[in-house]
Amino acid sequence: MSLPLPRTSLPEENKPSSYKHGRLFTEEEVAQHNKEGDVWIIIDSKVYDVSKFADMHPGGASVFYPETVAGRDATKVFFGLHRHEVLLRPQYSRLQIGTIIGQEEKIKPPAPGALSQVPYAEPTWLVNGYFNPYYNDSHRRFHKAVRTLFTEVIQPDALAREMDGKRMSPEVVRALADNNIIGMRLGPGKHLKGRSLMGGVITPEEFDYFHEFIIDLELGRLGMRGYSDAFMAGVLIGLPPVLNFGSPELCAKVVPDVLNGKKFVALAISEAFAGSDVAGMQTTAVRDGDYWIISGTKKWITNGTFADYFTTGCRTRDGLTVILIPRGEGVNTKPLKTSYSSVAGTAYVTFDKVRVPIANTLGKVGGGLAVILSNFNHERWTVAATSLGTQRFILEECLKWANQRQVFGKPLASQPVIRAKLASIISRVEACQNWMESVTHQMCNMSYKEQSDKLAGPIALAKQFVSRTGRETAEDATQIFGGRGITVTGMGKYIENYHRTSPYDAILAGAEDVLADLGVRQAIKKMPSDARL
Ligand code: HEM
Repeated sequence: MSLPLPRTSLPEENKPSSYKHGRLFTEEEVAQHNKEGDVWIIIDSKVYDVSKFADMHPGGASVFYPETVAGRDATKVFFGLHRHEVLLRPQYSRLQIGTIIGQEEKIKPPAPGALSQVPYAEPTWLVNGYFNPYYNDSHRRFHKAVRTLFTEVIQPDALAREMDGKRMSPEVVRALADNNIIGMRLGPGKHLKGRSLMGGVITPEEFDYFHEFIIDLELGRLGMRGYSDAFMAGVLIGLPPVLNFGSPELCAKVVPDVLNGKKFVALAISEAFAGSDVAGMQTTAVRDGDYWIISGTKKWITNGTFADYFTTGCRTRDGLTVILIPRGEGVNTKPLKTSYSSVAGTAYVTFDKVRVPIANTLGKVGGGLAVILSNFNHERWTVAATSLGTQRFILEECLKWANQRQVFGKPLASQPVIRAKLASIISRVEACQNWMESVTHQMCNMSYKEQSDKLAGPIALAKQFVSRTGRETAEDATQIFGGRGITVTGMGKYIENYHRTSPYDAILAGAEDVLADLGVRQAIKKMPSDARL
């Protein structure tokens, strides 16, 4: 018989952890509850009464009754089959009735903002005892604040929305606006002036591309690809043309509402008629007094289903022109079913004789190509950084799984073929990290104009390299996880998501092959005329 705990007047949070779930048991006491209708198990020092739950258990009731499980310590078998988060869900944590006398839980969820202790799960600059020339104390403060917000507020929403495909929750939009993450996604610049960044842990003057890099990496680390595009990707690519090429009046009307999370923007360039070939687009804008009359269609428009403004590439009499089209009469959007979550709001957009003031023209009439191209480097660098964040997270998943999963009586990591795959993943992640940090350092030290001249090639090449390694890592990770890597829920859910969605990084912001070619063409263009072998 187990003895009830004496009543104590200590407040709940001050009680020793072993008291928190009611009762203390010996292993012998637990062992007596070992049959159908009366079955207890121990997981990591905690005692669970699964007598009634057994029939509702998604893995079936029978798994609880073998004599190696019923009334026994089932920690090892449990963690071979479930993610830790299962035990933390309220409906399951309720099954805990007590703890084993003299034992302490060993497997704890990371505290908000905490760094992972798994080797290679964090870039070197965040690991004790390692050195890195690029980051200073402002990056560390910033990282801590971003990681905390992401784990506490954003991750739960990312997991839920990736699954149900609904829009990002208003509370998250609020948090992004309050911390000025929406503005920081556009990079350093005057749009951040006077704004409080992450509750003031750094000043707008301190903010550089490495801070932005941190946001992208943490976003990628969520491992939810659809959600990372829901995460203001439309603003990231659709607002800079307004900021850089819109009139002061237009900026005053549009920018504050967008940065404050009240309005959303999408970049509307690609069409069913024209993808990478931006010059081939067929949406037309015809002048009628002080208005453009715009007709045409756009496809694959990220955040398009909920955008209030469309930064749109149009064919005009004088060539390509970019025009900001507010949602209104004649503008229609419908969701496109893509292979990632509809949380990203990917849309097919139709413009049917939409009247837009000439004042909404961004840049010069006929100067649209320059407007579109001006933002490509930043966009590509962002896609690569986010992909890198996910790749490192996938690496962490693989290391944990290979370490905890038992096969033929040994951890999976004892198989040389698995270790060889892990070696490839680690090498790719570290190579990408180092290249991306080097490019980011260049960006910090160059004007926007210099970046356009000197970094278009390197960024195109880095982006296509990172997206390629991502797909190789997705393949390796799927092999490591086996069937779980192709199952949407459970142990391998992040692997499945990444395996399904890593091609997005290879397509968005410039298709891989096109970018590889661009990088080399840029290099050939800069070859000295006297270069000879
Ligand atoms: C408090 C204890 C337990 C809870 C709350 C629990 C809960 C769950 C849940 C929610 C799933 C669905 C898959 C997922 O979301 O990961 C699941 C699957 C499963 N569970 Fe449990 N479980 C418990 C203990 C155990 C134990 C001790 C065993 C084995 C002896 C077991 C065997 C399985 C199996 C085989 C599956 C299917 C796994 C798969 O589809 O890959 N469970 N369990």
